[in-house]
Amino acid sequence: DRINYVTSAEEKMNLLQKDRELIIVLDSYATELNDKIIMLKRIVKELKEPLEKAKNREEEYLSHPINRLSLMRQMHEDWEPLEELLKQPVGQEKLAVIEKTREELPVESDLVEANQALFRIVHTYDLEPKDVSTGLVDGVQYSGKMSAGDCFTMGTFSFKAGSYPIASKWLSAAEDLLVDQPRRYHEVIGVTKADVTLLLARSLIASGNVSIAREMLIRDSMFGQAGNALVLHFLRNTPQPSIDLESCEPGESFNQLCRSVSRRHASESKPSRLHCRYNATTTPFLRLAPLRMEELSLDPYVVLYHNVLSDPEIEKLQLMSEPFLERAKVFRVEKGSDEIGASRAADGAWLPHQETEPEDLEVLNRIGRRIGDITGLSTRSGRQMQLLKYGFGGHFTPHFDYFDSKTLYLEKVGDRIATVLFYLNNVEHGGATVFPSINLAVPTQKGSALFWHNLDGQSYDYDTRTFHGACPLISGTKLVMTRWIYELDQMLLMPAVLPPRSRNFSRSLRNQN
Ligand SMILES: O=C(O)CCC(=O)C(=O)O
Ligand SMILES: [Fe+2]
Repeated sequence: DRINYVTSAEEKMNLLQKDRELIIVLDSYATELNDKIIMLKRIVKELKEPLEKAKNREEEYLSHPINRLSLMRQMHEDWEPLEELLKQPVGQEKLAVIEKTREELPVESDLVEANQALFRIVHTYDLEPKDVSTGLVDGVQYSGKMSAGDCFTMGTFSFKAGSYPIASKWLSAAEDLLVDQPRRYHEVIGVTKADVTLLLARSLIASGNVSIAREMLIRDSMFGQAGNALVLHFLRNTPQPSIDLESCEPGESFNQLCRSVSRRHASESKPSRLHCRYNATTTPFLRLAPLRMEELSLDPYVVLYHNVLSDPEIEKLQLMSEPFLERAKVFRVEKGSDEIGASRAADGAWLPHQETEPEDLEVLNRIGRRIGDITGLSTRSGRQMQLLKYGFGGHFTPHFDYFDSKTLYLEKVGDRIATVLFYLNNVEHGGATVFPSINLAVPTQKGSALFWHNLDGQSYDYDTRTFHGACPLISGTKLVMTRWIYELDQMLLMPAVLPPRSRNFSRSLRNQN
C-alpha cells in the first residue's frame, strides 16, 4: 500500500522528517562543493606565485636553473593529476541519498489530493486566494505563507478543474509573489513569469475577461504586440477541464451552512436549539442517570446528547483504533465494492477489529449498551462502529446513511434505521456536520452524540431529509465515531412497528460509507 500523506498524521510527521533530512543532505552537498572550491582557489594561488615573481623579467627568470626545472616539472607532471581532480565528481553519496529518498516522496496523486483539499476549503468557505496565500484563512491568521510555486500549483489545479475565476485569482497571487520572492529558486523549479502570465491570460479569457487579459499581455514586455495573437489563439482553443470536481460538489446550501458555523461566523450564529432538556425516560438506566439532550430538529428528529462518552473512554477508542486506521472508502452500489473516492477524505477504522483485545471489546460493548439505553433501540453487540479521523481539508460530501439497495449484508441486518455520531474531540476550525435539507449545522462537541432516524417515524420510508455531510476541516484533526442501528436488530424489541416492506431501491449510483 502506498503511503498516504494527505490524511495520516503519522505520515505527515514522516514527511517533515524527510524534508529535514533532504535539506541537510543538500546543505552538506553544498559544503562539499564549497570545500573543493576552497581547495582549488588555494592551488591557484600557489601556482600563481612563481609567475608573479617572473613578471617583467621573464628571460632572467627562465635562465635561472632552479626556476626552469621547477617550471618544466610542474608543467609536465602536475596538470594531469589536476585534471583528474577537476573531473572527480563532488557529493556523489549525497546525490545518491536524494535519489533514493525521492522514491518515498509524495507523488502526483498526493499533490492532487492536497490541491483538492485546499481548493475545497476555499470553495466551501468562500475565501479569497490572496488572503489564503498570506495565511489568512476564514478570519484566522495562520503562521504559514504560500510561495509563488504554491499559488501556481493551485492555479493550475483550478484551471484543470475548469474553475477559471478561482484559477485567475491564484495565478494573479502567484504573479505578485514572483516579483517579491527570490526568483532564482522558481527559475530552478521551472515556475517562470511567462508560465504564470500565460496561464493567467488563459484563465481570464476562459472566465470572460478578454480585454483584461489582452491589456495584461500587451503591457508585458515579454509579449507586447504578440499579445493580440495570443488572445486570439486562446479564444479559439477553449480549455477542456481534465479534473472532475462536479460529481462531488456538495451544493450551495451545504457550503452556506458550513460557513455559518466556521470560525469567522461562529460568534454570529449558533446552531438553532429547540429545547434543552434531560432524557430520564427512555430506559430504566436513564432514570438513574439522566442525560442532557438538545433537540436540534423535531421533524426529522435530530438530537444531540451531551457527555455520553467520558475522556478515558475516548482515549481508549483512539488507542484501540490507531493500528487499524486506513483511508476510509466509499461504498459504490453499482460496483458492489468499496473504493477511495473524492467524495470522502478521512482515515477510518472499523471497531471491533479481528484483533481487538478483550478489554477493548468490553469498552465497545459498554458503549453499544449505552446507545441502546439512550435511544431505546436495540444495538446488538458485535455490530461494528467506524472511527473516522479527518485531516486538513478532510470532508464527507452529503449522503444518506441508509443504503437503499440490496446487498448480502443488508439482507441479514436490514438497512440502517438510525445513526449515532459520537464526537471524540473539539475541532479548532471547520468540520461541522451539516444537514442541508433541514438547514442544520452541528459543530463538533467532545463527548457528545448526535442521533437521528434515517427512516420516517410514521411510514418507515427512507427520510431524504437526513441528507448530511461533513464540512471540510480547516485545521487540526477531527475525530468522530459512527454507530449505525440496524432494522432487523429491532425485530425482538418491537416486531409490530416494523412491517415487512417491499422497497423500491431508488438509487443505483450513490456514494456510501
Ligand atoms: O463526520 C461527520 O460529521 C459525518 C460522518 C458521517 O456522516 C458518516 O460517517 O456517515
Ligand atoms: Fe453519514
